[in-house]
Amino acid sequence: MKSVAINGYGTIGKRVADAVAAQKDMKIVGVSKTRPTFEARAAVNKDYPLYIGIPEREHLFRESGIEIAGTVDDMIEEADVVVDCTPGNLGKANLEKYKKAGVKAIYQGGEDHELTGLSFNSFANYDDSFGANYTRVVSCNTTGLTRTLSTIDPICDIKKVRAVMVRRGADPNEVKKGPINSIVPNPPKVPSHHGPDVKTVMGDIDVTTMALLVPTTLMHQHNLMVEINNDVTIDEIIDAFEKRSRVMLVDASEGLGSTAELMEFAKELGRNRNDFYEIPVWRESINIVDNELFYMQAVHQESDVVPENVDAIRALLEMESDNEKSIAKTNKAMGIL
Ligand SMILES: NC(=O)C1=CN([C@@H]2O[C@H](COP(=O)(O)OP(=O)(O)OC[C@H]3O[C@@H](n4cnc5c(N)ncnc54)[C@H](O)[C@@H]3O)[C@@H](O)[C@H]2O)C=CC1
Ligand SMILES: O=C(OP(=O)(O)O)[C@H](O)COP(=O)(O)O
Repeated sequence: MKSVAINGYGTIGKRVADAVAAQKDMKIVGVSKTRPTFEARAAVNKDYPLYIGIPEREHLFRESGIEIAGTVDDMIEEADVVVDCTPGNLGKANLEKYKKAGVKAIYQGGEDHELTGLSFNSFANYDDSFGANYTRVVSCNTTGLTRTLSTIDPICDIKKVRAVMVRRGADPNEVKKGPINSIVPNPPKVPSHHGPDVKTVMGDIDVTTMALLVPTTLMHQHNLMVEINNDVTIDEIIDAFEKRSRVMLVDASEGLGSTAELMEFAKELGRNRNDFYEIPVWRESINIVDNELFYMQAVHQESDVVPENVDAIRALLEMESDNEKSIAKTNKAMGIL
């Protein structure tokens, strides 16, 4: 049984904690918060030992009556691996801590690839992180692109990929973020970070991305154009998506023609927090015109990277050498078909 600590119990951290707790071969030894929020209280109610990220704030937790087990420095002493889910760009300072404590660590997509020199996707490059000390699960959008591109890659001789990504403006709880009434090229230059990021896990694939922010919080949405050198049929693409776990074909004709309806459908799946771990691909959108494959997909940004984090733990700690076996264990424990 391996010991896992979660540094940063926010949108991603609280989900990774629950996913880890659901596995048979790993357990949570601590989660960290910087403020005594409802999430801190929820962690204690779940019996996750709670540690504080900013020791000077200990009195705030005491005044709120929220029991703490110690500081983040104490927490990482207890762990075989830390999953760092702090906001982007804290990674460098945290890495010094992890190195000093001799503990392995997994970062999220808000950090640059250069921090670890290694990025992770369960399907595309699990082996690269096997036994490594530090890796980084690529961002939610990059995970979405990699999930579907790595599915079609074995049957398509891909010449180049172009993708336009419509990014949600903020997460549902981010009251201070926008846009509220605008469409924002984000970034207003090409490529966005997503294309280069796919290359960190899929090697020399030719992929270029553009991205914009829109006033919605539910999901991101992607539009992919994949030039291919060989003859592949639409049925073969559909068959590949149907066989791949963590990708789900959905039908607009069944009332799933928008991100709003997809998130309503997620409630029917009966998962923790109504999360949608799979990448839904609209079946009707799949088309091939003049050796160019087109498809549209969506990404539930709060949850798609969660199963990847669990697999990354098994890779770093050499708990399972076969990525498919880790994926199957993670999926089973999380209720992913
Ligand atoms: N929210 C999303 O849609 C996704 C986020 N990511 C990435 O995951 C990482 C975390 O993002 P979120 O969970 O959205 O952030 P968040 O803001 O929801 O949560 C971050 C957590 O870290 C804690 N924290 C802040 N400073 C800290 C410190 N010095 N020490 C310890 N804890 C500290 C905060 O209290 C909070 O609980 C980022 O790298 C982000 O880019 C990746 C995929 C999707
Ligand atoms: O990993 C994410 O997006 P990204 O793949 O566009 O970087 C998350 O949705 C967080 O993005 P944010 O930096 O807009 O909060």
